[in-house]
Amino acid sequence: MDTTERHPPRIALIAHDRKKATIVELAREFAPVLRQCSLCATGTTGSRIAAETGLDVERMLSGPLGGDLQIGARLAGGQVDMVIFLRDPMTPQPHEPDINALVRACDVHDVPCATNEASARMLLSLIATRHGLTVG
Ligand SMILES: O=C(CO)COP(=O)(O)O
Repeated sequence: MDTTERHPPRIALIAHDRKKATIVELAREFAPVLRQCSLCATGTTGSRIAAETGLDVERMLSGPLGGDLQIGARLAGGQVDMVIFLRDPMTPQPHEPDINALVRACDVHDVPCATNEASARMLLSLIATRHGLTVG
């Protein structure tokens, strides 16, 4: 994870529909941390986070239209340090190959990828600690 001083942590935020309320809640809770990060997101996730928390989020295409792939390409180019991807394990997604490609890219490039709320909390707490911030 490249969170050295050269640039703020670059975090991608993604959530499937049934996990969007959770990612918005996480973003709200960790807003003091995330405000110091460079954020990008798939389209609908980014819109919701920006609208409901006021965080500045760069929005890609919506996931089913290629947003996961755009984030994956950026990650493969070394421009994403961490991925929070709250997947819905109970609902088939039309763009499953894109989702697998993004998670695989995280493994190929050894980029931390939290795919559930508990692991997302751990990663965000780690970032908070590194920046000397308290959350809550
Ligand atoms: O489908 C997604 C990730 O696979 C998320 O896309 P949206 O944020 O555009 O809903």
